[in-house]
Amino acid sequence: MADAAIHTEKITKKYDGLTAVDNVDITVEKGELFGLLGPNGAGKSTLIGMLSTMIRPSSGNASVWGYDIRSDSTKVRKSIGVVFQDTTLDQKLTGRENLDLHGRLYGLPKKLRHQRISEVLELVELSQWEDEIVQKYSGGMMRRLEIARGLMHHPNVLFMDEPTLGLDPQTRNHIWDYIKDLNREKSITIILTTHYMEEADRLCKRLAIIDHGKIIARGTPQELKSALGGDILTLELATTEGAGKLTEHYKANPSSGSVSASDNIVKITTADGERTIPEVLKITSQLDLDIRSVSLHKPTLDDVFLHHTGKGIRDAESGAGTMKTLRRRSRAGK
Ligand SMILES: Nc1ncnc2c1ncn2[C@@H]1O[C@H](COP(=O)(O)OP(=O)(O)OP(=O)(O)O)[C@@H](O)[C@H]1O
Repeated sequence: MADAAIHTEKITKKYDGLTAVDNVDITVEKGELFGLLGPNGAGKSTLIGMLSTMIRPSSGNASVWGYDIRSDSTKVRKSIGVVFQDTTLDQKLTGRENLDLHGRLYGLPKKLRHQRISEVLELVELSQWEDEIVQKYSGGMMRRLEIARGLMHHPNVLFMDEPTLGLDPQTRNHIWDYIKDLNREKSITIILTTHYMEEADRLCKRLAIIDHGKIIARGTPQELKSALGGDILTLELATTEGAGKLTEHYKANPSSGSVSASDNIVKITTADGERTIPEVLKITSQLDLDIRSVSLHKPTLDDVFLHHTGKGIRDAESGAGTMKTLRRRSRAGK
């Protein structure tokens, strides 16, 4: 595993009575774009915090770029860049001044600092705003400046914690392009956390799905979705009781497809969705159940999450009302 960009063995972080990260084993190869997908409070930031040497693990081991996160933390820090979830830019400084400050903290000599500032600003297309104070930047420009800052000291590994949180869809697409280019053209290994399924699906070569501090599934997005084995038929019933009856029927007849339910919504995974629709409608009629709507789709990563946890990512989030989550939601205007 010495060749891996990141390797963890049973890494764990406990806070008083809560296990935020629970015996996690992951390996990320050099050059990969790897995602940690999970709802708010799942333990993603804590895992990244430990790998970037900012949070001390309670137990377990990890190495980043071949260096042990405990005994070689200085070398780990020199090998990585971090783009934090909450902005840490100085709003009163210009873009260039923010980058200069970061370069000084990393001990980059003046000439190299100036050269790198110009390079990274160009990379994120902010050269023409370099002398503007950050307060005047849009949310997307700030995020791009944070990415530029994370790249100042030529890291081998870039950690990005929720890189597009709170950004509008157009800006999000723009940031995705930068992330893909950094990975492909600059060969930077990227580990990003996200609770946006589409982001994980579109960007990540491989991902691990995390819930309550544990990895519950891992693989390429395609492998994870294909493992569900077919199309997803979603039925909205008039009542939760009706959903329960239909679920019981399918559980008693597993050959007809696997089933999961949340409130009045029932999802049936089946090899041939088109043929299943009339069969299901016949069953609901026999059971005297009212159907409000029926839809058919290919599996998404949310279906994968639902399959492994019994709940959707958004349902999981509504139960994770940490102060951090609430603060962030109000900042994002949600
Ligand atoms: N310093 C801390 N003290 C106590 N509990 C903490 C601390 N930091 C995180 N936690 C708890 O650990 C759990 C995992 O939090 P973490 O921030 O790692 O999750 P996350 O998946 O990154 O979610 P988010 O997207 O909201 O940051 C949560 O229940 C959180 O409340």
